[in-house]
Amino acid sequence: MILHRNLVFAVVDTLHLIFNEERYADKEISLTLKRDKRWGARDRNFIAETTYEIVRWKRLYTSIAEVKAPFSREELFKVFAVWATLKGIKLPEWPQFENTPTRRIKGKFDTLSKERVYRESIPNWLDELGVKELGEKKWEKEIEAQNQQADVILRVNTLKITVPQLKKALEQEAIYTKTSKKYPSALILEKRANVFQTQAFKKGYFEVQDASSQLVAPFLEIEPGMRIVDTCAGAGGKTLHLAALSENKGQIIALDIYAGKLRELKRRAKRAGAHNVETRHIDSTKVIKKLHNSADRVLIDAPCSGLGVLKRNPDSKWKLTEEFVENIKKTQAEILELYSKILRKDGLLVYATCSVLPSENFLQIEKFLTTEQGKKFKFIKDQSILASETGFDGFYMALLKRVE
Ligand SMILES: C[S@@+](CC[C@H](N)C(=O)[O-])C[C@H]1O[C@@H](n2cnc3c(N)ncnc32)[C@H](O)[C@@H]1O
Repeated sequence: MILHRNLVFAVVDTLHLIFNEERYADKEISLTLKRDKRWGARDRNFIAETTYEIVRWKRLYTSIAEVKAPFSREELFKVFAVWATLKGIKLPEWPQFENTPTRRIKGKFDTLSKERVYRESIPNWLDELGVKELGEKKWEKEIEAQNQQADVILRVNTLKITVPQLKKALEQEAIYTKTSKKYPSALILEKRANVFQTQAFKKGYFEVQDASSQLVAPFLEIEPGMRIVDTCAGAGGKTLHLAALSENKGQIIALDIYAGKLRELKRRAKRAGAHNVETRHIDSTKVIKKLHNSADRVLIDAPCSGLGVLKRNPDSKWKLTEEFVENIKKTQAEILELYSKILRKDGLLVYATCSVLPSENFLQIEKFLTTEQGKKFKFIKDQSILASETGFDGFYMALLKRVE
């Protein structure tokens, strides 16, 4: 592989913003990619993948490079040199890479890799939390799996097209996918590609959605004609799936505390041809009260630590804090208490997170079931998904029935 100057500089500039200015990796990478129209697919791929990899292995690489935050550009070039050396990529003869200690890099890699916090490149507090929650053996496997690059997975929008039809349509755009029996609406890309540029995407034939996440909406046992409330809808990944399962019949009310996310949801629903979706911004408690005892199905896709989706968001290893995890658990308990009131008697509720921590998942449900409100519910079943067992995101979902 030959390293091109403008691409390497683009990576270093992007890392500078992510590491020093606390910017989000996905947003910064997509801004960088807009910088130069002459970059082709390979160039864009190099910038995106390399930046993500260096973010993912930040602790390991910066320790090998012996640099500390805030990082100067010179230091970020050293970190880049570590990445290239460990990948076996020849460094060009630029002043930035002069005196790169190749042997020392390899030696330090071998030594540091003996310790999990370096090998898996995670903060100490996160490692301690993972061990406490999952036990050492499970956590070790899980964090290793979550450090692998995520597959690109599509959810076929069955309101507009069937799985075999989309597979064929994508082949005509040189995108090759495989199906999976366990995930009936999914197409898994054989090779990464920018699917958002395809005609199929513009026509609303699919959404990008991880395979584990695709299991959540079907867990609600949707039938066409139902009244469904998606209480933490965000930009609507699961709302759109609910719309497809309801075959556009009945009503889906999508709620969130952020109006901007709901605006994006509306745009996506239009593209997907999901006509039965209505958004409501939670700007006061009245919005929830109005819906009490009214829904056949309620989805609580709760805000969480995101400790199931590190594959997709490697920078959250560095942004997440212990305090955030503690606080979000309180929010989850409050949300369960308040939003479960939206369900009518005999209706079904799903509580889901993209976390692998039992304290956000089953233990949260167990606690809820002992509260005054929770006593009106019966636990039906749950599913804990680990990235180490499936290769996809870590997720949790619990199905409850309102019996009183
Ligand atoms: C896991 S994300 C939802 C993802 C979304 N359901 C999807 O499939 O794309 C959690 C969402 O909960 C929202 N949220 C946070 N606190 C909330 C609250 N108190 N009430 C409702 N939504 C909340 C966040 O804005 C975020 O969009």
